[in-house]
Amino acid sequence: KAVIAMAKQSVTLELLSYHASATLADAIRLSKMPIPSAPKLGLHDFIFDDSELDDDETLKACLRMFRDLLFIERFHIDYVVLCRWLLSVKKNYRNVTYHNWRHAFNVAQTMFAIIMSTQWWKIFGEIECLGLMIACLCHDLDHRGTNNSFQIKASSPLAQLYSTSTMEHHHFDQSIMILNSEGNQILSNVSSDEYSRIVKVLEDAILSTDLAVYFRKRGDFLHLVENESYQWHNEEHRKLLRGMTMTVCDLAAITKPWPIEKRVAELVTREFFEQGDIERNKFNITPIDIMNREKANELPQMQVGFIDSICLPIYQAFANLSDKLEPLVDGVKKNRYQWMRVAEDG
Ligand SMILES: CCCOc1ccc(S(=O)(=O)N2CCN(C)CC2)cc1-c1nc(CC)cc(=O)[nH]1
Ligand SMILES: [Zn+2]
Repeated sequence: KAVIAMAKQSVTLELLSYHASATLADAIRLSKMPIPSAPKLGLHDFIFDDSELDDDETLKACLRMFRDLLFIERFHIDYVVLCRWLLSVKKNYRNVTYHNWRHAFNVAQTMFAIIMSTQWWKIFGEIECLGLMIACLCHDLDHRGTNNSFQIKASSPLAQLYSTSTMEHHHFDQSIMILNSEGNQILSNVSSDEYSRIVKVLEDAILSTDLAVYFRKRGDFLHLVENESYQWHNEEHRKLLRGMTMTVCDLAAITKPWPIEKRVAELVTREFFEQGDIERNKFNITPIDIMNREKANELPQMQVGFIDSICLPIYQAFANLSDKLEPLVDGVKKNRYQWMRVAEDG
């Protein structure tokens, strides 16, 4: 009986990954395209704006980041397999308002810009850099545009699988499913030791994007930075820095020039309200303020609260860690001023 159950399970996984995967034809088409340089694509800039790139160009940008981080040689990644993996990751983001492929792509670009400008690739090393870049691209895979508490309220299958960090566990699951799919195995040429180290970094990094985890870990990190008592050869300190860097990249829209932040905040708002509408109409409950359309006028003030309580402390700490990251906290402060103006004008 157990054997039959296992056979069924593996067939299901095969079917799942068959549909999840992009086609070989699309991968070959992408693999033949010329790839612009990082400066040409603006990939080193913290003010990077993806809206000027079409979907193919976002994939070329990912190929450029993997090339410039020297991942292809170091991990013997087959180039067509890398193209197919990128196409599959993009395919497994849903067409939701905010938590879509573009968000994941922007998070990965911010990680690239941070690692390169600070030279923190020297702290993390290649294994952890690869784990972080895969994590950024995969961290919101198959997001439904609803948050963890919604899964519980809807008693969605995901909530039955994972009671804490529900969505983040699902994003990690999806990441592994794609990494193990036929023709998508970008880690097929690394040793089993390196594979498990990369996957461990990947899991920690994706789970760190749950704001509840960020809140729990942030105090320890801020003390290390304040007392300058961090030791980057210490695995625990590096793990803390990796998780905090994931949050810094995940929320990086708050650091962008006002027109970009304004546009992204509009998408975040729309997705929140879409969830609120479902909660009100399907579950007959009053959504929390940020998801309640009837409280739209309070959002600018809420955004100021978001900046003060969640964003400024971590971006300030990062600017203290490396002066190359000053532009991030400067961007947050400029947007705080803009959100205050919107809040006053009403
Ligand atoms: C822009 C529409 C309003 O957006 C917000 C409103 C309130 C708060 S909050 O800090 O009070 N808080 C966060 C923790 N939740 C559990 C409870 C509510 C955060 C945001 C917000 N979140 C993100 C991350 C997705 C991005 C972004 O730009 N803004
Ligand atoms: Zn995210």
